[in-house]
Amino acid sequence: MADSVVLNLFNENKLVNVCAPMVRYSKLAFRTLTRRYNCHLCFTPMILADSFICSAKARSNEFTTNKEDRPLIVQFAAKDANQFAIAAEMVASYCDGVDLNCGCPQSWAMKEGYGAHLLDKPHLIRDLVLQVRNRIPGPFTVSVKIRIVEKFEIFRNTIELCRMLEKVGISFLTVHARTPKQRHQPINTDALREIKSSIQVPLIGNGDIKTNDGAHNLQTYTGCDGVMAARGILSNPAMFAGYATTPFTCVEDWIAISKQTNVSFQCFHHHLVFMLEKVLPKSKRLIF
Ligand SMILES: Cc1cc2nc3c(=O)[nH]c(=O)nc-3n(C[C@H](O)[C@H](O)[C@H](O)COP(=O)(O)O)c2cc1C
Repeated sequence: MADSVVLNLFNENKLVNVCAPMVRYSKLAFRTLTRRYNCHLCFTPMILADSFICSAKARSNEFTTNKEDRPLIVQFAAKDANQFAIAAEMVASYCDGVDLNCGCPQSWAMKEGYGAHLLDKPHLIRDLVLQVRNRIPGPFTVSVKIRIVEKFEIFRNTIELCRMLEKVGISFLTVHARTPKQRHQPINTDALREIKSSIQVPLIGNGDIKTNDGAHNLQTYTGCDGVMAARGILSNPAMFAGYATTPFTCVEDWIAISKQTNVSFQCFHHHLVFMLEKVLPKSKRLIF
């Protein structure tokens, strides 16, 4: 069996830099930009597995890629094992793995049984992972992104879940170190540390990483194998290359990539607003 490009990243890099799944934002053009600035692995935005398999329109709206867009993980929201596996089979030749979203705390997702709602149904997460693993062999990866389980015994419950996921064959695990109810509280680095020492598969830590130094500090404390950034990389897509704020070359790159990949004006502008957040003075930002 060929080696997994994704798992090789963890062998080849002391710390794997990851662009988070971000609805509306972690699309092809933005992934292309972050890869130029030392981002090793990119996730697509979360895609609803059921609409993806039923609708050609959903597929063309939600998933665009090209040959250079690798290594790539496609993230799905799913609650039915067969649908998750079919969606995974449909994207398998265009990416390196699929990820199951078990962390989205938004009310629509919780109501519909997606995202963090699954944290209360570990047996269902198990079935979802197993179905993909049984139908698509390695080196294709199957991974899960969770938040910390919200129970009285936070550590015991989260660690039991992580161990179960490892047993059923996940390739790596991402943990956003907050519970589903937490929004702006500091991340729970002790939980990350405890998880890391309890599992063998690579662990990607997530939450509040805004700089390369922040990423390395998190690794030093927790021992995590990768770091995932969402808001930090939106406001500075060059953060993993060591820049404290968005450098001018990165803005130029964004303009050129947007032209080449037919980005909508709204998406083009949104990203510029994020990137220039800390670069432009407030008066200019308001005009912009
Ligand atoms: C605009 C935006 C969109 C997001 N979309 C997703 C998503 O599609 N899937 C997911 O698992 N998490 C999503 N998240 C959560 C992030 O991946 C990440 O877990 C969270 O923002 C914490 O990381 P940060 O502190 O680096 O922002 C999103 C976050 C933001 C800000």
